[in-house]
Order: sequence, then structure tokens, then C-alpha cells
Amino acid sequence: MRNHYQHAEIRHAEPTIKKKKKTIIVRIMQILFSKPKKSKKSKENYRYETQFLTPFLHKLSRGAEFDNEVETAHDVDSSDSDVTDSEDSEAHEGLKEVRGKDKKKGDLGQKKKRDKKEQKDSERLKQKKGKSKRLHIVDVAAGDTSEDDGADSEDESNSESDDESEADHSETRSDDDTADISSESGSDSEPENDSNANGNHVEKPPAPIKTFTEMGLDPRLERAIEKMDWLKPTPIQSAVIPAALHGRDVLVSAPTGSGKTAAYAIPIVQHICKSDSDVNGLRAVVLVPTRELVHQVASVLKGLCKYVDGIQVAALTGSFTGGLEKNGRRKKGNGLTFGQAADIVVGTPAAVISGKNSQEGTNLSKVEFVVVDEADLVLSYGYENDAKTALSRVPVSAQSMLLSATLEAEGMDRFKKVILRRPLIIKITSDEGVQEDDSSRALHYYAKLKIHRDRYLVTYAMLRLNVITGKVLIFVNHINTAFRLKLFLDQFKVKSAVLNSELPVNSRVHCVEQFNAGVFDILIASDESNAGDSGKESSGGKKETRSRKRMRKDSEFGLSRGMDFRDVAAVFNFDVPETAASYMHRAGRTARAGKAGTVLTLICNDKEEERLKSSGKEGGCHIAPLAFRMDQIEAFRYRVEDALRMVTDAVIHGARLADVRREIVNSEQLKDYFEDNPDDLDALQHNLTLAKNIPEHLAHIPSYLIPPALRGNVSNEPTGSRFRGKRRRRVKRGNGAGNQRKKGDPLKTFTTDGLSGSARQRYRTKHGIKKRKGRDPGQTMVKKRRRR
Ligand SMILES: Nc1ncnc2c1ncn2[C@@H]1O[C@H](COP(=O)(O)OP(=O)(O)OP(=O)(O)O)[C@@H](O)[C@H]1O
Repeated sequence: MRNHYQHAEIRHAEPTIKKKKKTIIVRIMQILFSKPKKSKKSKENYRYETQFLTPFLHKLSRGAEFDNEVETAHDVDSSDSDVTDSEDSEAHEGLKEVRGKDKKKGDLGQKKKRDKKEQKDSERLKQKKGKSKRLHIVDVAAGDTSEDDGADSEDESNSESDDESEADHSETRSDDDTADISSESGSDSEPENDSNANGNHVEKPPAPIKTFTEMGLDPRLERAIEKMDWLKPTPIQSAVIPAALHGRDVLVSAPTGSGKTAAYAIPIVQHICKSDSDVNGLRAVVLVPTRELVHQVASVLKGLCKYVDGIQVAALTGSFTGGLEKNGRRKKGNGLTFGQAADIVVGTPAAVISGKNSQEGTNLSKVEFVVVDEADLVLSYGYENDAKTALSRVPVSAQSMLLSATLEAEGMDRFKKVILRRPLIIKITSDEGVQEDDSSRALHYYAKLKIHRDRYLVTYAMLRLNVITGKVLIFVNHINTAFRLKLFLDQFKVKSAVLNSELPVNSRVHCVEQFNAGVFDILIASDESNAGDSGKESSGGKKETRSRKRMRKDSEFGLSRGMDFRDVAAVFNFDVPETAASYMHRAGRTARAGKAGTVLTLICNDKEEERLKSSGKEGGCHIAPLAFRMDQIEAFRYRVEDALRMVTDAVIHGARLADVRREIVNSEQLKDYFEDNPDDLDALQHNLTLAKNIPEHLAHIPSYLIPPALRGNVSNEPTGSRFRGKRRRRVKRGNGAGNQRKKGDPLKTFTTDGLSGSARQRYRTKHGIKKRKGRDPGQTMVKKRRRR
């Protein structure tokens, strides 16, 4: 299906084909904006396509209209009936038609061939659809609501019959004494009742429930769910939540972005809501592998507890204070320590067992609910010992849940036997069939380049020429590459932020929040976990200097795992991920919660191509080649080379050091500030320009250099940031934070220290710091703190 886009290339327009161009654009508009015919699903597709996917692919495919030589061999013709609920197919059809018109008219032989092909393809599409439905049913124990979500071409009665068949299929019993999730249909092999040592009387697990209201949740929890705009449970939630509410231990495997967090967070909150409120002590513990995830999961739990008084959520990250601990603060007068004062604790295994947050470590002896998220990683080498220790402190009676995108990891088998008691195994696979129609809607591409430096040229074209629009997450394998890329983009006034393990956790979390809030659009993430990044500058036998110590990496850092980057239009693998798991986790940062997204990987040699293909195969997704016409962007090569020449190793080293220093200062100085203003996302900027002495001519693009297909999209304004007055004004109104923001251009209120003037003013007022003439107020603040 997607092969069509292989041939999408950027090409120059020729005056003689202007007319054709018009027809093509009209046709493309028809495809993109025509109303879907049948189903709700189509409507959703339509929205996702126009919102995220279209701008990218549309621009890429524009070149095709000027290309008379483009092959049609891979084009998919499809009849109307086949394409009503598949925007891809529509696009194929439309663009195929466009191309078809480029061919000589009246060629009857060719037409016949095309008709035949059309018929074949439509049959193939039908078969594929049928196959993916079967896969839905077979692969989801406990019934696959995803089919309703996905195809939506089914009517209500159909979905009821699905339920029945789902129930049938869900009776698969795992070797390791797992219970089935069958239900009304009556399971023949499972005992009717079971008894959880929690005291819960466990009956046959219920069938999946497709609305939150039918789940019998506490009204306060229901209200919080509504507040989060979660209208109905995702497939994994509708299977997992009822089972967990019935007291069953659950082992969950579902693709990235399918809503696993809420699948365990809702039962935890419900469990605490309905049980004895006088119980003093920690009730639930959630183990996650990274500090970023600690923050994220705690935020979800906090959101769910919004209307329930007295439930305390603590995030154990060691040093993070960005407002989270406010919710997990000590209960006054009860004499309990930090972790123990909370009802729910989220932490990395190391943080949970360490005494950092209390004198004796977190007391887990009264825990009734234990969850291991990203279990394959938490229970793997590196975390294993800490996880073992933490879990050994949890009473055996506790209800347990293990969740992961994959259950095949080493050690999982061993652990699940220890942790889980007769668990239900609930699984949504991500085979091709399921992905085609299901919530996981990323389109995967790769572009093969001749030399490594072409990566920069293509990145330049993608970002500076606005081929990719919307939020872009760029993954690199090394910290140095991240800074090289950032400094390179700085030369063109393309604003971006770098996220890496050397930065303090406060800054990292705040940076992700800003990205999610749309403060800036381009985030370069160094995914060092899989690349064995030695950091070069930070390693070596030499004695560590103070600055080197500052640059040490955080072993509990991870961006590709579990992070909920919102509305990411495209994931851009500047470097090829080392493993299949890494590829899938990176790709999983886009196309989340049923939305669409694009993954583009740049490769330079056969070895990388092989690695990428095997990753795709293992992850069950088709990665299609994107025939990127390098000659169309060749004119920019000299600029790219110029910019790269300026980004020397010494410059990178300096920028890296400066960035860490600045973020550490910001992070420490602003701890108090963020505790009091947790929602002030604008207070710090993480995408400040690091490059110095930027030559003006590089940032400006004369129009004659821009490929005609992209003219009109390229402006000479700085790109990559949405930090505009309108948004700031809205933020101001929302939190009523004084009138300072009204004054002047908001962009100008930011200083090189990365702290906005208004935020600085508030900080000064709070700490009674007077503004001194002739001195940098940012420095005053820093010095004052140091003196204390
Ligand atoms: N019922 C729902 N309806 C709509 N959106 C939802 C629902 N449940 C969760 N989401 C949203 O889906 C997104 C992904 O959820 P979540 O982070 O839990 O996925 P995940 O399966 O844990 O992914 P990963 O494996 O990458 O960690 C989040 O932005 C979340 O707010």
C-alpha cells in the first residue's frame, strides 16, 4: 500500500505542465478533504491524516506531479468500495490517478492492464482487511475491542458477536498456570473462584468492558477520567481494567502508545477509593525504569486522584522537585517519612529501595498493589537486583501487574513466576495485520543516502524547507551527535532543544513538558541507552574534573522508553537504532493513542539497511524506501558544508559543557520557583541558540534555491519554535500570574540565562532580592543562592 510513496520525490516544475499541476492539486485536495463515507473510523483517519500525516507526505509527494518518468508499477489502484475507510488507499488511488493522467491517453492496452491490476489490488486489500480482523480476535485474550476502534465498519450487532468470539479465543491458557480471561461463555477448565491473598474474592474474570461508565468506577475517578478527555477505554484498558478490578494479577503486553499506564493507574486509584480510608501507609507501588517515566506516571496518577481528597502520590526520583512532590508531601503530624506518607509511590527500583527519601527506605510492608511498568527493562540486567530487592519487600499477598510492549525479554519468565499469582495474560500483538487498521498508525520509511554527511543535508531539507511540519522528535545515538546537529541547525536559525542524560532531571522533565505543550517543535533526543555512548568527553582514565563530574550521565535516563511525547508528527532516526526493540520504542513516540505519525530513518550503507529491515521484521512493521531526490536539494550542499565546518569538535565540547552548566544552574536556582509555579512552562527555554557568530547569509534562503514544489512553505523567519505572544497571553490569563507579561514582546523578555524576565521578577519578589543597577539580574540571583 505504502509503496506509492517510494516514488514521491521533490522535482522542479516545468511551465508546460502547469495545467496538469492544477488538476493534480484539485484531485489531491479532493482526496484529502473529501468526507469519509461510512464509518467513524474513517472520520478519525481523516482527521489524523489532515492533522499530522498529510502535511509531510503531501509535500513529499508533490514532486511526483512534475515527474513524467515516475514508475507506476507500485501504484495501487483501488476501487471506491475498498477505500472508504482507508485514507492511505484513497491517497494511493488519487495519486495513482494523477500519475495515470500523465501517461498517454488512449492507450487501451495499458488501461486494460490497469483495470486488471485494479481488480487484483482491490481483492488483495479486501483479503488483508479480513486477515487483520482475524488477527485482532485471535491475538487479544479477553476480547479485542480494538477491532471496534479500528475498522468501525462493523455495526453494533457485529461488535456483539465479536465479543462472543473474543471470549472464545480468550480461553487460551498459558503454560505457566495462567488463568484464562473467558467469561460469560463459561470457561470449562478454570476454577470458578480463586482467592487473592489480599482478601479479595476472585471470581471468573469479566469480559472486556467498552465504556468507563460500565466499569463501576468511583464517581470521583470517573470525573477525573472525563477531565482527561478519555471518552472510552482503549482496547487494552477495556480488557485489563475489569480483570484488575476483580483482583486478578495481570501480565499485559501491548504496543507502544496503547494506553497501558491508565490500564493499571485506574485500578490502583479505584482500589484505594473503595477500600478503608483509615489505612495508614503505602498502598501501591509502581516501578518504572527511568526518572522521566516516574514523573510521567505520577502525573497520570495525580490526574486520576484530582477529585479524591487525601490520596497522596509520591514520585521518587531522588532529586526532582518540579511540583510533583507537592502531591506526595509529608502528612503533617503523623510522623511518617516521605515515601510512607504517600498512598501511592512511583519510582525507579533504585529510588524505591534507597533511603534517599526516608531514613529507612520506603516501607513497602503494607503495599496491596504492585505494578512493574516496562517490565522487560525493569526486570533486566542493570535494574534486576534493585527490582528484586524492592519486590521482595512487598507482601506476597499484593495484587501484581506486569506491563511491557514485549514479553520476550530475558528474565521475564523467571520473574513473572515469582511476582504473579495465576495471572491473566492479556496481549495485543503488533503484527502487520493489526497495525494496518489499528491504533498503531505510524508509516515507516527509510531513505538511503550515499555518505554520512548527507544526513545533515537531508535533515536541513526536512526541517528548514518545512518538508516535515508539526512536532518532530529526532533520535541520535550519541550526545556529541545531538550537539553537532543542534549547533548545525542553529546556523540556519532552526530552533531545537537537546535532551540527554547529562542534564539534571528537573531540566529534562521540564523540557519534555514544554515540548508536549507546544512551546517548541524540534527535540533532539540522544538515545544513548542502546548505543553504549561513552560520551567521549566524559569518559577516559583521567581524574574527573568538576565539569566532567557535572557531565556524568544519569543511568536512569531514557527517552525512547515509555515517554508520552504528545502529538509528535514525525520521528526522525538521524542514526539507525542498534536493536529492533530500540527501533520500535523510538517509533512508538509517534502515532500514540490512535493518532497517525511518520517514522523516517536515514541509512548510509548496506549494513544499516539490513539492521533496519530486520528491526522492521521483528517489530512487525513494513519499512518502505523513500526515494529522496538528492539532486533537488544539491544546491544547499555548500551551505550545509559551510555550517558543518563551523561545528568543530571543540565547539561541540564547549556547547555541551555550557549547556550542562546552564541547566544545572537553572535547575538548582529554580527548584523553589517551580514548586510554587509548577505550570509555568514558559519560565525556562531549553531551545536557546548555542552556536556563536552565526553568519546571516546561512539563515536566509533565496527563493531561486528552493525547489518549486516547496516554494510558499519556506519562510526566512526562525523556525522550530511556537513561542509566540498569543500563547503566552493565554497562559497568563489561565494562571492569573500578574500583569508583567502584557508588557513588551514576550520573546524579548527572555535573556541568555534562559529565564524569562517576568519569571525572574517573580523569583526576586519571592526571595526579596533587589534589582541592582548595572548588574545582570540572573547573576544576582545565582550569587545570592550561592552565598546561602
Ligand atoms: N482511554 C483513552 N482515551 C484517549 N487517550 C488515552 C486513553 N488512555 C490513554 N490515552 C492517552 O494515550 C497516550 C499513550 O498512553 P500511555 O503512555 O499510557 O501508552 P503506553 O501503552 O504506556 O505506551 P508506551 O509503551 O510507549 O509506554 C497518552 O497520551 C494518554 O493520555
